[in-house]
Amino acid sequence: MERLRSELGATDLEKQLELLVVENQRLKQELKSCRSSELQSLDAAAETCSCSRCPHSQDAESLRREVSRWESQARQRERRLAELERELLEKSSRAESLRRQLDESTRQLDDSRRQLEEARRRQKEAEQKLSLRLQECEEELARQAATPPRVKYVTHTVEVESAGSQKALAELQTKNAGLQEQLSVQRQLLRELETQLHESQRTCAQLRTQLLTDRGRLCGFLSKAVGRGNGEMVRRLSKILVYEGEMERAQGQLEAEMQNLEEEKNRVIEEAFIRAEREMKPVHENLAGVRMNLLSLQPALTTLTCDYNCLKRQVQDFPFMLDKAITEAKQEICQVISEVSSTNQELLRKYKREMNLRKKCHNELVRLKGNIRVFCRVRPVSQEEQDSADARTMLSFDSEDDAVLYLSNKGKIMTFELDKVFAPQATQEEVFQEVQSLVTSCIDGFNVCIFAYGQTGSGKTYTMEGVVDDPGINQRALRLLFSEVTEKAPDWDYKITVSMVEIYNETLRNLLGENPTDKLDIKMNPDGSGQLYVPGLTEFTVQSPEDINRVFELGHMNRATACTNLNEHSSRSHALLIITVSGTRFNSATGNRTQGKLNLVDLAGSERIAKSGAEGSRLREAQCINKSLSALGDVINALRSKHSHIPFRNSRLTYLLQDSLNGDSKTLMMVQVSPLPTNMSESVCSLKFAQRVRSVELSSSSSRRHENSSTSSSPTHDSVELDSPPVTPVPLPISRASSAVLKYIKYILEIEATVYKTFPAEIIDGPASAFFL
Ligand SMILES: Nc1ncnc2c1ncn2[C@@H]1O[C@H](COP(=O)(O)OP(=O)(O)OP(=O)(O)O)[C@@H](O)[C@H]1O
Repeated sequence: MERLRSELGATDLEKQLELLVVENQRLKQELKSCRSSELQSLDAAAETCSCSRCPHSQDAESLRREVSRWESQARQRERRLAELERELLEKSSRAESLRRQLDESTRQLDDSRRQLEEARRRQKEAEQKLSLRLQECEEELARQAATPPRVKYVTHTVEVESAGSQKALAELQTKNAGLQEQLSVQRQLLRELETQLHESQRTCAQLRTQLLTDRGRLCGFLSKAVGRGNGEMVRRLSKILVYEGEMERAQGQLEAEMQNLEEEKNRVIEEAFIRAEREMKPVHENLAGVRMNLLSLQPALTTLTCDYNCLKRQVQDFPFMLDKAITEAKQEICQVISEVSSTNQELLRKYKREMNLRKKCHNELVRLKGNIRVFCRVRPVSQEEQDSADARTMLSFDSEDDAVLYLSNKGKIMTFELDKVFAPQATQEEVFQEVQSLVTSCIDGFNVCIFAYGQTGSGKTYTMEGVVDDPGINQRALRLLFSEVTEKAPDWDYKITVSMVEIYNETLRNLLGENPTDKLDIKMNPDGSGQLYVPGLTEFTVQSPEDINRVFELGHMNRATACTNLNEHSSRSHALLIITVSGTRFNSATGNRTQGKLNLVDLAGSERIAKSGAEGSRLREAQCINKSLSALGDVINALRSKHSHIPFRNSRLTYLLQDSLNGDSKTLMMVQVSPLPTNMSESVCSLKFAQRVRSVELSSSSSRRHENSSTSSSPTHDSVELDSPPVTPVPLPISRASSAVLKYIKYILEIEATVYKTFPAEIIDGPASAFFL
């Protein structure tokens, strides 16, 4: 096309034609002037030659006619030439328009090629998408069985995408049809132009023939003019002939050029057609492929549509099914909830009954074990004591029975049997584990006393108060009470109050009061309840472990300010921590209330007066201590022996603790023992005291007393200030382990018998049986 355009742009012929036209104009002018001068000369000759028979006049006449004919012919030719020029212009403009059309067609062809490429690309993409989609659909179909609801979306996607490709295909087909139509219009136009060209060529040939004829004639005239010696005429005629020849040649060249252009145009169009057809072929093939794909997708689409419809129906039905299922489930849940709730109610009722039963059993167990229990704790040998020569320990333990302690004294092995013996390595936690059931029973409304008894330096304060890093029973008990009442908080409102008192030389001091040196008195409560109370005794309500620490700090500070040497003072006075736990049950129609008291007592050192050799104030101190410890022993003895009169009033200590020692109160005596040989006689005294306290109970409990009497030998009584003789421990026989086992079995059977006697069989065989087991 570029080449054609450049060739068409080469307008040499047109330029030549223009030159010829100008030359022609000039010649015409010349001819005109020549003719007028010729005619004038002829006219003049005619005028000069008056003879009518003059041959010249005839010649002139014929020549004139000839000239006029020639003139008319020249005019005709001029017209013809003008026509030819017009035709030429028309044809060139047609050629121009053809060229434009050709350009337009080429552009359209390019456009259509681009569109075809675009369509092919889109087709390819659509194909890829469709093949991917198909693959996905197949995978989805495979998964469909497991997850049927998803097919809906796959089907939907396939439907949407195939509709899109079909739409694109239809659009392309429409465009293609438009292009085909344009092509056929172009072809029609081309055919018309060809017809016109043929027509022009035919006219040209006719004109050429006529021109040849005219030329022949002109040649005749020329020869005649030559013959007549009309040189000017000859010159002019021959010029005309030359011009005509040139015009003819130019015409021929123009025609040849046009022929070439025509051929070139045909060739280009042909090529464009061939190219378009070649390019259209793969498009058609692609289209066919897409159609095939679409056709192959059709069954899958049908299946998917079918599945989709099926799923759609299921989805439509699903809300109703769901509603129905939810309603049914709700009904079932309501039913189950009501069943569970009634079961819960029943369980709660049973639980409460079991709890009461447990409480009763626990109390019974404690009662059977004895409301007064005696433990022994042997303190370890300190670092300084280890370095001294007297570091031998005279105490030994039974690895199979933790209730027995052996003491080697003056070559004799003494055996002491208590409720529990803690070896020196026993930790504060282990000790507390054994006493915590007593502590918690005060939440249930029981009064509890825990005494630390023993000579000075045997570890009483360590057991009761402990050290900062390893607290003793006092702090652990309060922490346990906090955690227990917190657990019961949803049902119970508990209040824990704390008082600290000291009994020194039978004088009661308020350790939490503003003035700790003030003496307190113990009085009968004026409300007529028969309860004792201490007017002016400070009670702190504690709500957290931090409160406990503050109370202890205040107590220690007040105790320290009231004496010159705290260590000495503390070993010669009794320190009492009195914890009261009052509880009220929420929403209780019966208005359940409990009040329990936990008395934690660090007793004064139990050294004998004779040994300490005290005099003056020390003697008085020792006497007071002995008096109160004796009174305590007496009270315990009277309680265990179930005497009608209990001598509480014999000391401030027993009088103050009257409520907590009486009735179904629980008492624990922690007898502290030093392991050193130098302290051995005091240790023996303390252990004898412990043994005697325990033996009092045994004397009231047939089984224990019986067993002990069978295993004990005759005692050598030492100075224990109790009103009944202490039982001296004796070495046990060799079969001690089996005896202990037998004793234990007997003990269990005894408990069992009591439980069966106390409670109906259905309770014991029911859920509570696990507890008994
Ligand atoms: N189980 C033990 N473990 C470690 N050290 C102990 C133990 N028992 C007592 N001690 C130590 O022995 C020493 C004397 O103990 P503690 O002061 O408790 O005796 P005490 O019987 O209270 O004397 P006092 O009658 O003079 O108050 C203390 O240093 C104490 O830390």
